[in-house]
Amino acid sequence: MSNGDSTVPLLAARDLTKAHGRTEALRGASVELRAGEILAVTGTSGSGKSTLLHCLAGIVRPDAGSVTYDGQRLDQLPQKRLSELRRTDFGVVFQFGQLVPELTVLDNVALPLMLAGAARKEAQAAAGEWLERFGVRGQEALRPGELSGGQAQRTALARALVTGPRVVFADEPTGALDSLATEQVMTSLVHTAREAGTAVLLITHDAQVAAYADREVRLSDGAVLPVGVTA
Ligand SMILES: Nc1ncnc2c1ncn2[C@@H]1O[C@H](COP(=O)(O)OP(=O)(O)OP(=O)(O)O)[C@@H](O)[C@H]1O
Repeated sequence: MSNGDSTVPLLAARDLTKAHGRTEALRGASVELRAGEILAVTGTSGSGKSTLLHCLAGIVRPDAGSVTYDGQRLDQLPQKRLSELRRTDFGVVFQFGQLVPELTVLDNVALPLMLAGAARKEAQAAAGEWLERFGVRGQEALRPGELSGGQAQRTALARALVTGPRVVFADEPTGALDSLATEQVMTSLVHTAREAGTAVLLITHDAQVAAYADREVRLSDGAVLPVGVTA
């Protein structure tokens, strides 16, 4: 099923609740992401941002509420279909890129394509193009440990986008970077996502980063605050 109507959300969470033990991380959170939209989710530490991202990306199942992606209930999909859909439609980037330390930069980016069945040469060629788009040139043969923080995050973004996902989930992708590297990473991400028509759900506590988004929603105590309320 495809979702060409930009007024219908591509991804929607309704009334999500999720507890970690006795901590209620989400208490009725609702949020919508439209195709191609860049949405920032902000909020203080512990407000439930990462838990919301994990529920939306199908990494964890909510205790109650629904997650609808492209017309289907993500929270009710059997695990195998969910894993497959995550591989084809979603890309994820975390605060510390989480690249595979033993692989070269090129192979880190080629890996998702090879896991999807592409031949190594083909995957590496595509990976090289994505690294170039993200301005990581001449570093292909290095290991992640030899990169700067900004280069590592741009490599992680290339890896998240190489399969052509419809949604990229980025959890504090610049959280470990200084302000110049943050600007470079965000500029690359926004430019590339716009070009590819990829929607981005961006978690951040940094106003400099949120300013790159089309829209911002703010979480407080596990729920999204109404527009205009800043608690
Ligand atoms: N795996 C877990 N086990 C126990 N408690 C957890 C777990 N994950 C999150 N929590 C708790 O749930 C609440 C929400 O956490 P979450 O990480 O979603 O918030 P956050 O807004 O992303 O915070 P931060 O900005 O500090 O990363 C917090 O009180 C946190 O301590």
